[in-house]
Amino acid sequence: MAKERIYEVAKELNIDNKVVVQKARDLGFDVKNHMSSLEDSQVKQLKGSFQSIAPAKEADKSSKKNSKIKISVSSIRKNEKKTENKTVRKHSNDKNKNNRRRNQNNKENNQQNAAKTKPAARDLLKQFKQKQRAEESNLNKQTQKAKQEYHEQLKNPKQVKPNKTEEKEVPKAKKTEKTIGPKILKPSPARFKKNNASDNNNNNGNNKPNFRKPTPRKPVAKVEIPESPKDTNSSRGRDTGKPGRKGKNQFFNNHSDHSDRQERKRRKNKKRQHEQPKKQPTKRKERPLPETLVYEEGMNAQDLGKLLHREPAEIVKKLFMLGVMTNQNQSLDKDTIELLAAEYGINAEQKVHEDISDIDTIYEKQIEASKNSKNLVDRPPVVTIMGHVDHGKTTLLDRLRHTHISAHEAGGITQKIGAYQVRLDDRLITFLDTPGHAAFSNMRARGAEVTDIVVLVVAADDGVMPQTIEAIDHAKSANVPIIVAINKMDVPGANPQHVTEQLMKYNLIPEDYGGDTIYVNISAKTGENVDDLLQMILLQSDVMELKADPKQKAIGTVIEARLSRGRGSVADILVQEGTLHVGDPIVVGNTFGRVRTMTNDRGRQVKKATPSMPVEITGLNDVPESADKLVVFDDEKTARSVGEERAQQALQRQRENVTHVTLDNLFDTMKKENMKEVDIVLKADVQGSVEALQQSFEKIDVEGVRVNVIHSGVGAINESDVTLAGASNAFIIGFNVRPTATAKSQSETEGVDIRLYSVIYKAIDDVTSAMKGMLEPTYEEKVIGNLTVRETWKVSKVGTIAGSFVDKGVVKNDSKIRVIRDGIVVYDGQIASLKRFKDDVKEVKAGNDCGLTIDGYNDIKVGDEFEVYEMQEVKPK
Ligand SMILES: Nc1nc2c(ncn2[C@@H]2O[C@H](COP(=O)(O)OP(=O)(O)OP(=O)(O)O)[C@@H](O)[C@H]2O)c(=O)[nH]1
Repeated sequence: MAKERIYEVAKELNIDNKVVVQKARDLGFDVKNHMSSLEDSQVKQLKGSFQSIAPAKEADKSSKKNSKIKISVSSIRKNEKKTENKTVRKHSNDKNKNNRRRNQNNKENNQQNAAKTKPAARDLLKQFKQKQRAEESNLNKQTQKAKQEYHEQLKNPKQVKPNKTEEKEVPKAKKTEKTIGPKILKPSPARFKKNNASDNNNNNGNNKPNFRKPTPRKPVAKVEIPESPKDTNSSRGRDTGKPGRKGKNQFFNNHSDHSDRQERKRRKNKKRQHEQPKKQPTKRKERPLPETLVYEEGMNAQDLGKLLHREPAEIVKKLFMLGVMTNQNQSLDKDTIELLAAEYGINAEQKVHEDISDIDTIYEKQIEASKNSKNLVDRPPVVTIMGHVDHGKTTLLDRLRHTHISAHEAGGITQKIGAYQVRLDDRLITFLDTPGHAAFSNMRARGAEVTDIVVLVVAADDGVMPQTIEAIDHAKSANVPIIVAINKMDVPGANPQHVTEQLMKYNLIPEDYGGDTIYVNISAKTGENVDDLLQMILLQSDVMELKADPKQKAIGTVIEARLSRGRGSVADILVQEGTLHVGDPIVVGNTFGRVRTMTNDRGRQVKKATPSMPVEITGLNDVPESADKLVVFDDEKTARSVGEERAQQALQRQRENVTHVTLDNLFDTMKKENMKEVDIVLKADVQGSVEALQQSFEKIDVEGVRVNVIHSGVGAINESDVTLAGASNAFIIGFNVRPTATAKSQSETEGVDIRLYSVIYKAIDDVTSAMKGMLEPTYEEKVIGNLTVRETWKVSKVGTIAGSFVDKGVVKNDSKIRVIRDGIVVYDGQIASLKRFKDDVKEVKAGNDCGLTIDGYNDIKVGDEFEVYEMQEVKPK
């Protein structure tokens, strides 16, 4: 029998070689290592020594097979303890040395057992992962397949027909549900978070957000289009992997990214269309054209389109056809707009802007409005008495004032208020208390035509005189009917027949002679036939049908106005239309206020004044002028603003109308105003010049008219000089000086003439010639630019170069130039050279720097001012 080696036995027993070698040595065999050979008996003995361990090991193996594999340190330790205990129990009688060895062997065995259990657990885990991967890949495959099908369907929508069963399933009414393929949910931020969370779970606690691999979703065949706005919004979420960044999601950036985007866009549009029903192109209603086109000059096609209810393009087209090339925004003139209106076959009317401060227009409008009023009532006539001097006008008015008042008005007219009313048979007649045609014409000249009837007083003993004729002419030109009162009939030698014959030459034909002029022979002194005269006035008034509307807002005219101590501004007003009430906010001429008190011609306080009634009113802020219009406004605020505006305008007009004496109009002004002195304000560079000029001026004597220097001084012409000259109607002579900027603009505003000279005799000549009416300036200097010196350079052979800045206008290389230092002209000459950046230039405009030299003058200093001027020919005025 062949010998067995140790390692073979160890292999057979499945025990480590070293353990078997040791065991053999323990049994007393002569072995060196695991290659040593053993006899059969020795092998049996050795195997037998291991038999006691084998059952325990077998039992251990079977128990482990049945139990579930648990890989844990505690279980290994448990096993170790178990085997240890068993070994201890089995070999309790062995020697300590052997026990230790056995124990060690057992330990090794146990380690081997543990090593055997570890690969088993790994296998299980491996299997588990493989299964999971398989599931995942299966899912991915399904997703990819679904996506592919879906995109194919998108590309060829006709090919994919929903089968009948599907059609049946989808109710027709339910429009929001569509079978359009798998839904690729958009990664809204909320959804993204959710995906990440699930990913993170799969990643075994890896909390880093996984942008690269969002969890693929199962394809969904039916897609419900969200109806709620909330859902719509969520579907509008950006296609982002990262919040705030677009298109970074690689999953959606795959091959289908582009088509995804398109699909999203398409779906969004569809949704929009669905949500907002398609707008039908609104057809503009053809509105009828207006009867009249009320336009303003400067309107454009758009404005006119609105007025005409037509498209601006149509207007442009129409104008084009009419030969007017325009666009929609171009302003059109009056003629073009009227042409367009004519083309449409409608009238055109230019809109007039109502200026609320124009009370004359308001007044006229009120007059016009009353003509068509339904509230018209008879009003007393307003009468003016005219005639030649001493023919008895005042005597007649006095008689009427004192005699023709009713009993209850006894006491007579104590107060003279410019007009009064007399009563006859309960009818009233208003007389203006300012006789004579001068007053009448003055009122007329100022636009006040308040008189209805003129009573022409002619003294029977004197006949027609020059002022009688003037009065006739004035009355006729005003188209006011004349009633002839032949006065002083009580005087012996009165010859009314002669007067009638004379007046007939002036076309005042009495009714007896076939005419229509009323003649009444009266005596103002005795009162003879005065009632007849009044009767005739009323008759004439009836013929004229004088009516007014007492219910409208009052308008009136100032007959007289004055400033009363204690009462302020007092105005005698003749109410012409409407009824004036106490408290009415009014504007009278350029004044304004509220009617505080109202007094009638009997001196009684009244609350209201009806048409043709003269009243004295208080409450105005200033004294108006006679013939000023009175207009009532709705509120005091408006009245105030209108009054202030008018006062301002009047002041401006007054300023504009003031013509100051100038050298040009000096001769005419001297003749017109009969001037004895010509006032001058004189300013010069030095006191010596002032004195020399003053003496020379004061020697001038032209036909008894002398020059009076009202103010003289050294230095620039300032505002004070201009104010003085303006107030004194003087003009200013400046010798080698210039006006300050403010003085210059002030002189232009106020029209004060400033003449500047640099040669004494020229100044004297000009003034003398102007006084003689021979001033014929052929040339006038015109300042074309102003410069300031900023730097100077002295260059040999060239002189001083002035580095200057052009503040205003322009400087030319051939201009004349004045050097002004502290308002005084220090040199007057010619520009020698003009450069800009080393180049010679012809001119330099405002806002640029330049360098210049002055012919024959080098004393230029920084801060000097240059006045560049040209001599321009002026036509004689
Ligand atoms: N005998 C007589 N004298 C009269 C009559 N009317 C006026 N007189 C006198 O004539 C003079 C002039 O009368 P006025 O009333 O002042 O005449 P007037 O037209 O107002 O004169 P002026 O104010 O200067 O324009 C006075 O002395 C009157 O007394 C009259 O009817 N008979």
